[in-house]
Amino acid sequence: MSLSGPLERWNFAWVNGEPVRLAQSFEIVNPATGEQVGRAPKGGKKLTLQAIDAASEAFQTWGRTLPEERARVLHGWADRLLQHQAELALLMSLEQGKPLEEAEGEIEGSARFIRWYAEEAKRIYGETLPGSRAQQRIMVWRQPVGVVGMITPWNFPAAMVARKVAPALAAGCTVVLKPAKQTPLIAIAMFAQLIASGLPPGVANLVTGDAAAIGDTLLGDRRVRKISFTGSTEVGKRIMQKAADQVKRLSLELGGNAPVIVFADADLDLAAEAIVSNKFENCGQVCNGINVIYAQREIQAALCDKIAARVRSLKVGLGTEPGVQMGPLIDEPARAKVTQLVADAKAKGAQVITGGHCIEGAAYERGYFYAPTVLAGVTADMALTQEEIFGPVAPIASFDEEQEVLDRCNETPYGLAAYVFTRNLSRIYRMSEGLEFGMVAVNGTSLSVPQAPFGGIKESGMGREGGHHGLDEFLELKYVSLTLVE
Ligand SMILES: NC(=O)c1ccc[n+]([C@@H]2O[C@H](COP(=O)([O-])OP(=O)(O)OC[C@H]3O[C@@H](n4cnc5c(N)ncnc54)[C@H](O)[C@@H]3O)[C@@H](O)[C@H]2O)c1
Ligand SMILES: N[C@@H](CC=O)C(=O)O
Repeated sequence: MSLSGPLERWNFAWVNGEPVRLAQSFEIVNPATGEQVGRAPKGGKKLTLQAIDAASEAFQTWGRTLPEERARVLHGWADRLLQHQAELALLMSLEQGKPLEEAEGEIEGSARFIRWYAEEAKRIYGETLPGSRAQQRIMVWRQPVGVVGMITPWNFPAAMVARKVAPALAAGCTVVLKPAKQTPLIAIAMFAQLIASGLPPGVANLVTGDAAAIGDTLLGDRRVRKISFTGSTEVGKRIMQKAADQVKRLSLELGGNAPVIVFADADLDLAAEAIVSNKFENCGQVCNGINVIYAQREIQAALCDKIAARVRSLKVGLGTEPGVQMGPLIDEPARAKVTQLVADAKAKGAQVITGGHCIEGAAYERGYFYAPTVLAGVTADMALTQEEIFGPVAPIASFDEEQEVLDRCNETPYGLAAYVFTRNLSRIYRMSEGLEFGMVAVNGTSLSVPQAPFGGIKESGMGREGGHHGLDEFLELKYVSLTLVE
């Protein structure tokens, strides 16, 4: 497949069903090579207002389309994403750096979310409640929120688009989406497939450029009734403050600090396999990715050996090369942060079991590569236990008692995901009930499926994506009290 074709094509925004090119554009760089892979329009307030105008106009009709029609368009979108899976995966790998296999899986997963919501569009049911007077009838309706502003991150640049746009369109909302500056191309290409599926003009719009100007325009416009944001807790908090001015509805999918707790009775091979696959997916840049591994003291050494053996065998390189299992970090600030966190841990006594350094050399000359790393002897005073690492570093700490580890895990202000490995059923319940996180996985580490409510509590955000809960994020309740008259 030609690499130049798919890359240079996607250099526009989408407004009212049309591609929009601007005089000014910004560069998108392959994090594995430092080479430019494309350009996207440098839009701001004007472009965003045009997109809101289009979305607002389109809502007047899309909000009243039959659910079957919305489902037809969404199924068409999923079909087209799968027809173009290889091309889209290549585009994603080139602008984001992840291995092709992961990128292909992300396109497939996006299609699964879209199909699930295509079907859920048909199940937007209301309620009839008993009245309080003989003549009273009470109905509860669920109606689309309206125009939704969406802001997505770079780490899952296709899945995050699908997980927001599909339920919004299923609910009858219209959207203005801003992808991350590092990864706009895959979003632009996905919108091309959505629009080609017969979506009426203006229902889905996409703008790129100045994040603050676009965000502030979405937040300041009363026609935008909701903001759905996925990204860092820092930016999420700023959006929440600004949304207060108009009491806009919010969904915030923010950062995490996921612990995995491995008890002495666990299947250690199963745990090691699942931990490595979670921790090193997408070079450790996963919101629900494991941050710290808590191993019960008597099995700590054995678990560390099993994890390190698997980590040493990971093949690192350009995501587009066959067999590569881990690509680069997204940019130099991300690599500098990982370097600094590892240096801090080493200075405070952590032992480097494997990795612990940037990868240099001809093949990696201009990419942001960091070696897959395992650290042992990790303690609570090390910054990487408190902060979201977002990189390929697996820190192992030890614990003695169940209550002690539960308290340590709950100390974090984050609350997205937690993982537990044990065979003891009573302990499974105690831990699942006690962990202050929005999601708990037991004896496994994968969480993201269309039918389940993905999301966090505390400073990891509010609202859910996935499941019928994810559809409710785009619906308002209306209570209608009807009094019968003669
Ligand atoms: N909870 C979840 O489901 C989930 C999923 C994926 C990623 N994340 C989190 O996302 C973070 C990584 O993504 P990131 O680095 O792209 O996050 P980020 O907060 O830097 O950026 C996210 C988005 O916000 C935009 N943005 C930045 N400043 C803005 C502003 N002032 N106004 C409006 N928009 C603005 C960015 O351009 C981007 O589109 C991690 O913390 C990760 O845990 C969470
Ligand atoms: N792992 C999550 C995304 C978080 O970064 C997912 O698969 O949805």
